Parts: sequence; structure tokens; C-alpha cells
Amino acid sequence: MSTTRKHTALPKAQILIEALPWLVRHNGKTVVIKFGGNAMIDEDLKAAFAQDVVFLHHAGLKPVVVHGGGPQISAALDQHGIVSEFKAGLRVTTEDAMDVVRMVLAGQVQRELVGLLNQHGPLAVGLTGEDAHTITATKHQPEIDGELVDIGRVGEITAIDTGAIEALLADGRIPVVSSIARSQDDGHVYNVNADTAAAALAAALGAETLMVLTDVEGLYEDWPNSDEVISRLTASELERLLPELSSGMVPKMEGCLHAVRGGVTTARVIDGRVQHSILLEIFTDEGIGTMVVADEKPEGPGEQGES
Ligand SMILES: Nc1ncnc2c1ncn2[C@@H]1O[C@H](COP(=O)(O)OP(=O)(O)O)[C@@H](O)[C@H]1O
Ligand SMILES: CC(=O)N[C@@H](CCC(=O)OP(=O)(O)O)C(=O)O
Repeated sequence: MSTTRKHTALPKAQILIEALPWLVRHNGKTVVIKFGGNAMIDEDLKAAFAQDVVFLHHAGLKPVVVHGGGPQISAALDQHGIVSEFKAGLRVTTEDAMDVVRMVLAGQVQRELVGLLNQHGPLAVGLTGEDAHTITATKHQPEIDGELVDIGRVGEITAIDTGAIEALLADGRIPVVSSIARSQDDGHVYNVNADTAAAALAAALGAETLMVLTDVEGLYEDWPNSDEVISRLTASELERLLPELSSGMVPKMEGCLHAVRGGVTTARVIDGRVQHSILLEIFTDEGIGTMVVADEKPEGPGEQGES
């Protein structure tokens, strides 16, 4: 090799070696990645997402993908002449709407992600919460202004069975989960918010990290008035903040709290519009977005990159 070629290769080797501490730390750890429908903006981003997930897999982590599809469901409902309505941040889901939700999540969004991941090898296997009792739910009735409200086929998770996902991970696969659940009491299929499903799976799997990819930089301190992102907060700080949050951030931050209280080391909300944001979070100390940690975690330098 000529001296010039050696010199050009050196910075690349440097970059690889910088990732070594993170590779060691994350080796064999489960990472649940929630890919929000709003972050699936274009083909390049989706392809970069698939590359990142496959990279994690080959780097010795165990990624589990849970995907959303809110905007895609709204578009399909629109085509079917069904108006989208949200209450308490959740889609009011009639029986007809449920068929569309299931078709879009399991038949379109999940299939597309599985296809993108499998361009890199026989890795991804798609399933919904209905498969092998992965997610069991009962009818969810949120309390709005002190009254229980009927929002149709929206599920509240009652149990998680991690057996199928763990078997796939043990077989070297990447599970891709759609947030649809089956009820044990009434036999119905339920629509579950994808953030809630991802957080419940992360806790049940004993994941090290929950990573929620969305279409904002993280949790804004004073949304929509300022774009100051809260970079780190403890479970108790988040709990105090929850009543002030609105719309899409409610299930996301409730999910992060649930995950961290359930033993997940860090839960992060990051900007899915930034290409390779997953790699930045996992393998560098340039992590961006919002990180939630347990209360008792000791404080120390360089925590943004510590998970
Ligand atoms: N405090 C906040 N910080 C950031 N975003 C917020 C906040 N409160 C509400 N939001 C809204 O939450 C949205 C993200 O949630 P959502 O639309 O459900 O996305 P996804 O499809 O990724 O789940 C943001 O685009 C923003 O409009
Ligand atoms: C009950 C409920 O609201 N379910 C969501 C499920 C999809 C989802 O959560 O997608 P995002 O992550 O892209 O928002 C919905 O019907 O839109």
C-alpha cells in the first residue's frame, strides 16, 4: 500500500475505533426501536433506517423494530371515506376503521420495512401483537373531563408474551412488530398506539434501550413556543411534566416513563428525520434528542452517550 493510501485510510480506522467502547457496552443487548409514521417521510430515510438497524444487528446488538403508521392510516381511512378523529391522543377506531388500521399496519407499513431490511439478508420477520399472544389487550376507555369515553376498538395492553420475539432474536432475526393486539376476553382485535406497544415490549424484553424516532428533535421544553429540547430528564422529572404534555408526545413520554420504570436503562426520543440518527445515538457521544433515565442512576460526565 502506498503511503498516500495509508494516510487516507487512517481517519476511517479512527472512526471505527472510536466506536469500540460503545460496541463493547452494547454487545448482546436488546434495543427496541420505534419508527413513527411521521418519521417515514421519504424513501431515502426509510432505506437509511433499515441500514442502521441491520448495522446494529451485525454489531452484536439485538434490535427489535416496532413501527407506527398514523399518517398512513389516516390517508387510507380518507380513501375509504372514514373521518379520522382522535381523543386523548388516540384514534377513535370503529369496527370498519379497525379493518383499515390492520390492513395498513400489518399489510403495508410492516411489509415495506421487512422488505427494506431483507435487502441486506434474510433477517427481518414481521409479526403483529396478535401472533403467539405477543400483545394481549382489553378495551381501553380513556377518562376525559372525569368521564370514561368509548373510543371503539382501541386496546389497553394487559399482557405481553415475549416468547415469539425472543425465539426470533435467538435465531438471529430482526422482529418487526405491528401494534395490533388480540383480546382474551372478547376475541376482538384492538388498535394499540405504537409508542405504548414499543414501551411495553421494551420493558417485557428487559431491553437496554428504547429509542423512539419521530418528526421533532426531541421533547421541546415549551412546545410550540420554543424549540429548546430537553436533553435529559429522570423518571420523576418526567412524571411531573406529563400533565403538561399534549398530542403525540403524551403516549411517547408515558411510554418512556413506563419503560424506564420497568427496568429499561434509557429511553430516548430522537429525530427520525436525521439520516442515521440511530447510529449517532448508539455509537457516538453526539447523541441528540431527549433521554430519560431512572431516578437512581448516578450522575457523571458524558452521559448523553452512555447507554
Ligand atoms: N413538547 C413537545 N415536544 C415535541 N413535540 C411535541 C410536543 N408536544 C406535542 N408535540 C407534537 O408531537 C408530535 C410527534 O408525535 P406524533 O405525531 O404522534 O409522531 P409519530 O408518528 O412519530 O408517533 C410532534 O410532531 C409535535 O407536533
Ligand atoms: C390507538 C391509536 O391511536 N393507534 C395508532 C396506531 C399507529 C401509531 O401509533 O402510529 P404513529 O406511531 O405513527 O403515531 C393509530 O391508529 O394511529
